[in-house]
Amino acid sequence: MTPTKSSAPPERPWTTGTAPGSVPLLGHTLALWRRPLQFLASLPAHGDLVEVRLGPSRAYLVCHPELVRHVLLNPRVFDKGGVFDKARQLLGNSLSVSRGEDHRYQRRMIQPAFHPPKIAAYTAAVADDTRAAIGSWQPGRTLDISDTMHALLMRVAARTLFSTGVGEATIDEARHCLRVVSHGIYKRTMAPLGIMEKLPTPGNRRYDRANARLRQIVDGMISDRRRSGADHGDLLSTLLRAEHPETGKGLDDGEVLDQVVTFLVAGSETTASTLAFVFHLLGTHPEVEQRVHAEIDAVLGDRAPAFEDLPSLEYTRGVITESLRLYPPSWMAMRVTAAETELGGRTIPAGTMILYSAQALHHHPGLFPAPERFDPERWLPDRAKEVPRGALLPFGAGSHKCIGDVLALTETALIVATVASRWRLRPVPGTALRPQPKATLEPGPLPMVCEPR
Ligand code: HEM
Repeated sequence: MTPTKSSAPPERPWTTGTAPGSVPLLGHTLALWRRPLQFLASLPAHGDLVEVRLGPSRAYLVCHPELVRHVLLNPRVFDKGGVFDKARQLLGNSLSVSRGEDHRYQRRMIQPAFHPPKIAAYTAAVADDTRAAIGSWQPGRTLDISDTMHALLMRVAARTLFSTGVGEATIDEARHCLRVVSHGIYKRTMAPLGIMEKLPTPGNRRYDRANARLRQIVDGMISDRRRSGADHGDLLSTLLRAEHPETGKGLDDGEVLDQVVTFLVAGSETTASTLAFVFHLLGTHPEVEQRVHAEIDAVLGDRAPAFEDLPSLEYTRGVITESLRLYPPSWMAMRVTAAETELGGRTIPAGTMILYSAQALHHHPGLFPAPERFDPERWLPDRAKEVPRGALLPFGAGSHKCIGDVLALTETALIVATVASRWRLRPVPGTALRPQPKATLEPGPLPMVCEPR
């Protein structure tokens, strides 16, 4: 069979290698399971394309930014199979797991909810919710910034994307259910055999209950909106009004529900974790924190931040980018080859798992000098020019690139500016950051003490 010609495979003398430490039968499965972040970050030292054994199967981690771009820009060859096939059974055929024509249609239909004027319109609610959240903080009080940001982001998603009138208690309940569901989806998609999740264990029953309750809450939001017939111009209205360009058919309630749950899973934990990492980094780097405060004070004075202020907060945005580099919430993703193809000078058979990892790229000393150093100045215009194309990849690339990237960056900058203009957050002494790679990279509990500025 001739290898499938995908668009312009980059040509140069690529280096390929095999990850060390394969053990009989399991290959590298244990290393990837037990210490995924360290394992992934160690692999670029072995080549631009590194073979990894997952039990009896061969997979490849793409370690060079140009090869990663090639994979992500050729979705017909490097398709969403493998874990995405399993996720489709849990999330329905929604945007993040659909493929081919179906994906193109969904993306066209949903994109308008993320156009810049929409994002600008969402920001008033983000600022309001943030002010309301920090309004109850007390000097000297300790709060878990991870948990606080998760609660805030769930409220923000409910108000902006779904303009829902459901009460605080229901939003909080939905947040708890979402955590259980998101962890459950991750475990179920990663489990090699698919047997454990079917047993009536307490964990599986908890997942089933949380999933049913989350869907019941979202179902209620959809019925309310259908009944009222109001167009809020948000994501929910976009979904309810969508029509297939050829068949004219809209989405039924089950399909809308799958999309809403997908957006909650994909959008709220990632952004909340980013914020928690940023506040931790600011709290542990007083010199950076001072520059952020100085910039925010100079741009805002006594005003509350608004969408229009964000372009002026250049250093603060550098802090956020640097946090996304060090702790990319989407730490690993995969594709499966739909046909035999060439990659990095190798012939790869159809059905091979191809991994790409922001964690591996972002910690590669050949791409980022002193990669473990928190250095927001990397992102000031002069130095940012030196970063190789495609080396920073927190939101992916190509047709599956994060649809919420601008929204996430806007929300993050606005929330950082709103909090930092009033409060300084000090890490409780002895707290160590231990990022936990799950469905997204999570910071774990981060107790911090509130000090008024
Ligand atoms: C800091 C926050 C975020 C990060 C780091 C992030 C990261 C990513 C990445 C890396 C992908 C591509 C995955 C792949 O290549 O397989 C992705 C896709 C996606 N993201 Fe995000 N995301 C964030 C926030 C959001 C938000 C706020 C939303 C929506 C409200 C969202 C919705 C989605 C969806 C629906 C997809 C699938 C897109 C498609 O396949 O067409 N994300 N995200």
